[in-house]
Amino acid sequence: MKITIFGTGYVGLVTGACLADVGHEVLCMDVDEGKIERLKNGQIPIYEPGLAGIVSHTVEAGRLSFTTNVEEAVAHGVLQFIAVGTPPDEDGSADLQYVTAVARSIGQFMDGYKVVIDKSTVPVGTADKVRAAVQAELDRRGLDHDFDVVSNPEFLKEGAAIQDFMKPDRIVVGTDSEKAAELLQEVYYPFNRSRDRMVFMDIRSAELTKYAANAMLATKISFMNEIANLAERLGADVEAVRQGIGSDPRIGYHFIYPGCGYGGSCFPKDVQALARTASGVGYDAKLLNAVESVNYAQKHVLFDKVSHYFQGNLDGKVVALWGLAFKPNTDDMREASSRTLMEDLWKAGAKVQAFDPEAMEETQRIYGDRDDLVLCGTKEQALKGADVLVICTEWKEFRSPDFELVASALREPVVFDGRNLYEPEMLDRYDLIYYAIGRGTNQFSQV
Ligand SMILES: NC(=O)c1ccc[n+]([C@@H]2O[C@H](COP(=O)([O-])OP(=O)(O)OC[C@H]3O[C@@H](n4cnc5c(N)ncnc54)[C@H](O)[C@@H]3O)[C@@H](O)[C@H]2O)c1
Ligand SMILES: O=c1ccn([C@@H]2O[C@H](COP(=O)(O)OP(=O)(O)O[C@H]3O[C@H](CO)[C@@H](O)[C@H](O)[C@H]3O)[C@@H](O)[C@H]2O)c(=O)[nH]1
Repeated sequence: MKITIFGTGYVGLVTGACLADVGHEVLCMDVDEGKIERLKNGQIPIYEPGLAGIVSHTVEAGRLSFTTNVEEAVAHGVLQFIAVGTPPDEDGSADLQYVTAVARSIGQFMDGYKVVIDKSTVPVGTADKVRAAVQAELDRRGLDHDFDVVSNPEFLKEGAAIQDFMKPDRIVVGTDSEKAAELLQEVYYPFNRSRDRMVFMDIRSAELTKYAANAMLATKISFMNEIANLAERLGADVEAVRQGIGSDPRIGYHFIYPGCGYGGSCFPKDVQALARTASGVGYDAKLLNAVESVNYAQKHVLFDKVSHYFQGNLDGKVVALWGLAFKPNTDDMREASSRTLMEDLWKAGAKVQAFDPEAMEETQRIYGDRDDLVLCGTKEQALKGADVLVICTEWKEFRSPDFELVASALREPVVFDGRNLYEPEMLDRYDLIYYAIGRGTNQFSQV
């Protein structure tokens, strides 16, 4: 089937590549000329495991192509996927300007039936706005083409995006059109063969389903972080508690890892946006607001621990930092906990020597050259001349470091672990002092 995708970010590019992989003819359109130029030259603008291979072989096979030409994009597919950004507005609500811009473009150039499919995460009621924007352009042109608007939210996780798209837990489709439903069933058939993963519903429920899923996951994390903070003050070990509660299938082991807060382009913005949606309809979403404020505080917890260790005097201290990306297997730094930590440290006069397996370029792009940030080529280099080590991201290569080297390279033998990667005895053997999250016998969680 001929498919157009607007937006070549994490969602647009992964969707385009995976749909082309199973045989569809996909044209991806983006307004960012530099990005399209790079894609045309075979360069992938983001780090996502497995993506480069699929893009290159589908481009070679002629099933995936890229353009900045809106008219060509609208003409190409009967299915028009919108996968552009919906960043937070000043008040935290979702900014829909990119979504409505695409809707207007579709109305401006469509020459027959189209299904406009919203894959971006958008507040309830957006499909009505998309429909109105398309219709307004058709009215302006004096045309009466038939079209449907569908909500088809995306649930992929960065770092595992290909796997998530190829083997989805569910494919949510919100539609009031049988014709659109049949077309979506056909598009997703290759991903739906082993069992029926498609969940059809009305459009508003589909839009809310996406926010509910992210808000539920963020709630689990903030809940565990709250338990971790309590455990520190009560002399309990949150890792034991995690295993103790996870074994109950009603709770489960997923998404109950405590840490230095959740980041990324989705949880922070979607929890906020849902809370703003709630207040827009006169409902005070107390739980959502609490999830957000627990996370805000949690992102400062590592700094508090380091500052407490140095008795509030961080001026001139050098902190080795392992992990910059908001999670492993991505170079994405959006809302990363490492950013809160670095900014807190800089304000206190400390210097950071950082290493991340993938996010160095992105860090350089965000912060530029500054005297208090040194980007190091390896995790070992980051330790040289540093006072202490802090870990923000649970990359695999940080799981079994050479502790002897860590102990000898640091001026003070202290490790602050924001992801609870180690068992305390492992570090004890090397006389390393270990501060983790929610594990320990004092309120600053020295294990
Ligand atoms: N990143 C994720 O893991 C993820 C997962 C599920 C859902 N989502 C949601 O999907 C949406 C897209 O997220 P993303 O992370 O892929 O965003 P992104 O910022 O990585 O990419 C968005 C792309 O859209 C392009 N764009 C903007 N206006 C355009 C227009 N008028 N026409 C064509 N292209 C245009 C931008 O240039 C950019 O390349 C958001 O609503 C997000 O919340 C993201
Ligand atoms: O037990 C856990 C699990 C995750 N995190 C943190 O939560 C954040 C988000 O992680 P994850 O959900 O794995 O990454 P995302 O790529 O942001 O994916 C989320 O956001 C996407 C965009 O909406 C959705 O599509 C996905 O289903 C949803 O998991 C990261 O900072 C993680 O470190 C924890 O602190 N503890």
